[in-house]
Amino acid sequence: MKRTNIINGDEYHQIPVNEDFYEEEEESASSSSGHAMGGAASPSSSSSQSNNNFKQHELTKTLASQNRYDLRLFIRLIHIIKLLYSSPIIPGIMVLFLLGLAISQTYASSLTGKLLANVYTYLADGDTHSLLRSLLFGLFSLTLSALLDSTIKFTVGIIAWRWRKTLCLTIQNQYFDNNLFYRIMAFDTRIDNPDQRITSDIDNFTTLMANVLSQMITGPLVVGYYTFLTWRGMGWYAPAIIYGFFILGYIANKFIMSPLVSVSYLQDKLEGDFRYLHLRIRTFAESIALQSLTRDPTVSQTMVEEEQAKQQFDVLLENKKKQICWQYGLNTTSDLFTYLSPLVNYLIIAIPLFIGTKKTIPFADVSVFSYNCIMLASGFSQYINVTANISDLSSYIQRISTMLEVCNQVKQQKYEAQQKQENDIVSSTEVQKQVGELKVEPSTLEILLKEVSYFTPKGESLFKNISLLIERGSSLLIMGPSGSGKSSLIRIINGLWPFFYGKIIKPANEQMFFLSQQPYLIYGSLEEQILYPYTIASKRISKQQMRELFERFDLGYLLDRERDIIARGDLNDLTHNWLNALSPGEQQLISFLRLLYHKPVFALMDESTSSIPQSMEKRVYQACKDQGISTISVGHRHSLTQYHQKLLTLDKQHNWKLQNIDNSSNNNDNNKLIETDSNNNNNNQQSSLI
Ligand SMILES: Nc1ncnc2c1ncn2[C@@H]1O[C@H](COP(=O)(O)OP(=O)(O)OP(=O)(O)O)[C@@H](O)[C@H]1O
Repeated sequence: MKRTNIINGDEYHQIPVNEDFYEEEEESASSSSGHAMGGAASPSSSSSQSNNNFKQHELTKTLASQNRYDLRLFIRLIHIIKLLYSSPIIPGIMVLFLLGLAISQTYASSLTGKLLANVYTYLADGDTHSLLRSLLFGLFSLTLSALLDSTIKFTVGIIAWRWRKTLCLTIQNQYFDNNLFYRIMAFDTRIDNPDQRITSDIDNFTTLMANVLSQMITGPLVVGYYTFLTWRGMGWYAPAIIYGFFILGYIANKFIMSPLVSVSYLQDKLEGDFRYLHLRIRTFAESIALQSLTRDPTVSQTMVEEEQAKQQFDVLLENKKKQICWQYGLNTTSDLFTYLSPLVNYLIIAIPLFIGTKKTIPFADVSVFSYNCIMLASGFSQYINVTANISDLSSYIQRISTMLEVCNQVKQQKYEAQQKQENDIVSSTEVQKQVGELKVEPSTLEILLKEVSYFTPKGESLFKNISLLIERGSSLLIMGPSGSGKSSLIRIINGLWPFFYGKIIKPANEQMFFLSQQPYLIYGSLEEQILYPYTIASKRISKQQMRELFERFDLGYLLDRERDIIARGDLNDLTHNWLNALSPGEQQLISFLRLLYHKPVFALMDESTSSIPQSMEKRVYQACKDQGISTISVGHRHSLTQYHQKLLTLDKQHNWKLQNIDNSSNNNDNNKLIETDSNNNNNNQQSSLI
């Protein structure tokens, strides 16, 4: 965290912001297409994301220089391996098992070498009896090799499965801990497409890594064993030449690997961005289709989304082309060394003839020597293949490591901020003024804001010195023009945004409930919608209770619909599509039923009645009142004033005004407003009273 000046010349001149925010702003703009939320999905942020998606040419250079085949990559790999072996017994046993299989396979393959030598000799001698015996022996050794080979592949699959489980759960645990996913998506700019990292990147990484591990285990065994055999059969020069040949191959590959790692890393990111663009089209299919209907058919222009998809796909294809070219270079060097190795082998076998130490080499020796050389070369080829895999692997290592690192850092930042708050509060009342303190007091049944000044995540000041007390049984309406900061205040109160100074005291979390304009419906039955954020594993609602609840807002027909779905056995509809199958008004009413079921002391509602008619709005607020739920509402409708006792008005000039609403008149238009408190920016008057 660094502290950045955001307002000149007053006491709020510093606010903690993400250190990398400004430095990475340009990059983040392009890379943040995966940040679905962008501060509770602000429309402005999403449009800037899409515009910036196409600046990826410049981004290529930045990312290419950041992600290379170097020591940092190696350190990151070690860190991931430590995680994979955090509970080492089972994975350790599996690696030992793999080692045992690799030793057995090396031994079985050496039997095949002997078999070949014998078969050549018996064929030359015409010894059919011995030949038959050798063939039977071959049947045994080759079957054993085949079985060992498939068992190795099976073990590799299981190791990959276990690693995926460990890594995915580790990241997911952090990601869901304390709403970290929100902080990463809303305020942090370093992680593009976190969903892709958790789902496909981890899967690809663990599968590839397990294969590399198997090659790394079998490679040294084969190399060690056949080094010994070639040395014994032909002398020191034979393994030395093969070693030199493959070291040359490794160096050639290394030169191509480094740029390929960067290109592959970028490719994964671009694939994620492209997929995200299509995901947005899926999510907003109806709005996009409706907008496209309004276009003038005489103006020939492709759809904006199509145009964006094309542009993004162009960038992706261009990088893919680069990746294919570098891959071609890498494959060429790998294949050259693999294909040339038999020639090198025969050259090695023929060296005694060239230097005159031998006149002939017996046929059986040739077959044994060449088999041993080929096996030694194949041991090295495994390393060369590993280097080819490492380019893909490195890209996944970078993506998974950044995810782990950012999760840790964001978590740590929160922890440090908390620590700092505690220390500051104890050490100095002066500092206390400059640090936001969000205190959950389980014993309290009121929400208190004391001289709260708050900001956007970008550090823009919204309002200063707001003081408020909302007691149990009272209610507050927050009004003001769009973008003035109403929702932001709700985010500050519920703790999603830490960008404030002053003091907020609120009751325990279970006493507070939040309703947004776009309700969140989970995959699940209607009962599960109501129980959310609890599950049916912890609570159940009887059928009669459900009926009574739904009838409160005339929604009983939804229960009938669900019954029909169950009767049809169409479980798929039941489990996943309530969000698409309900109108926005129905969705908002369901979230109110959820609220009534949970009966918190306070309900924070952000335009949560915007899609329901005023007559129903009245019933909803009456139901809250009957249940003793105090409402803090954000809204634009004047009709809302009649359901609240206090009105906080915010304006674009950052002035705020707190008024009591006198609802004694029956006529809603005649509600009197009595000002109790305000902050006018022009005279910078500060609130004095709660
Ligand atoms: N994640 C974010 N990062 C930076 N700025 C943001 C973010 N979210 C909101 N803002 C900005 O903060 C300001 C206040 O936004 P807020 O959502 O609180 O407005 P609002 O009064 O609730 O508007 P509306 O009535 O349209 O919902 C706006 O200028 C908005 O652009």
